[in-house]
Amino acid sequence: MTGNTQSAVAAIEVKGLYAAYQRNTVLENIELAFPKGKWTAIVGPNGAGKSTLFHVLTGSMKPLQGSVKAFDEPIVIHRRAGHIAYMAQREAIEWDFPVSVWETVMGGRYGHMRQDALWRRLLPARWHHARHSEAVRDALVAVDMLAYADRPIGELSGGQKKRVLLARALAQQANILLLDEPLAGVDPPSEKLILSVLRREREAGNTVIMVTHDMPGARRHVDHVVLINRFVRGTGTPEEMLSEAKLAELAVSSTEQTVNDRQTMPGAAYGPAQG
Ligand SMILES: Nc1ncnc2c1ncn2[C@@H]1O[C@H](COP(=O)(O)OP(=O)(O)OP(=O)(O)O)[C@@H](O)[C@H]1O
Repeated sequence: MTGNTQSAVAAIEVKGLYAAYQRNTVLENIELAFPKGKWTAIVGPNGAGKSTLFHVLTGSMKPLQGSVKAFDEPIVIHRRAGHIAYMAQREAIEWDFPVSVWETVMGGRYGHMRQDALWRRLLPARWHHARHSEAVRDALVAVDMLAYADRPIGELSGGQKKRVLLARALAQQANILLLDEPLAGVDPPSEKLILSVLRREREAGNTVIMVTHDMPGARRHVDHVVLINRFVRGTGTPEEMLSEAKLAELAVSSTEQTVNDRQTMPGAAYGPAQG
């Protein structure tokens, strides 16, 4: 873990960001710098705007106001170059769709395929450039799911679905991984495997940014923490941000939000530090 997490170059920098659904503003004046090559946890109660922040970062939602940069350039440049991979929550995928694990993970290559010669893109999948199949294979090996490559995605368990979503993000071979609750609802072996994959990504110099409700896991693994609930409520090391006092403040901010008809997170998820 790093002492001063702010000293690193920002992989993503957000300035003066506001985001809203119709007239309902859910993110206000967000100022954030996600350190390059570090592992950041975004923590906040249900409805805090964490997924909305990811929607803005991935370009699926236009902010009302504000700027977002990646590596000190407009983020759109890096999005188009495939440098930013996104793993959505499991619920965001249509699991009944009749596609295999392999085809789903190949979805992570579509951005890169745009750079291939047109004739390749027009031909059936077996004519695609070998580097796409290699990236898919490597990603499936990383999450220990190669044996399931031909399996329809509808036949997977919850933990296996998470692994496939992670593999799709890994197949993109991006510099920045945005992961929305990658550990939610997974069995302990899958959790261990996902954490080791994320550690490896960081060791390779990539930036990992994950939304999590798992405080003990965040304390143990990440370098940097962002507390969010409509506004940024704090940024710093896990020791500073995930202290009982800080989490109590965040819980109070979530109670304030409840008064404003917002859903809160179960208090247990903000339990005291362990160890
Ligand atoms: N498509 C939408 N239309 C209208 N309001 C939305 C939409 N998506 C989210 N919201 C609202 O925006 C607010 C922030 O939602 P968001 O999903 O970003 O929160 P979150 O922090 O990711 O929550 P959780 O931990 O429950 O996933 C919530 O009040 C939510 O009800």
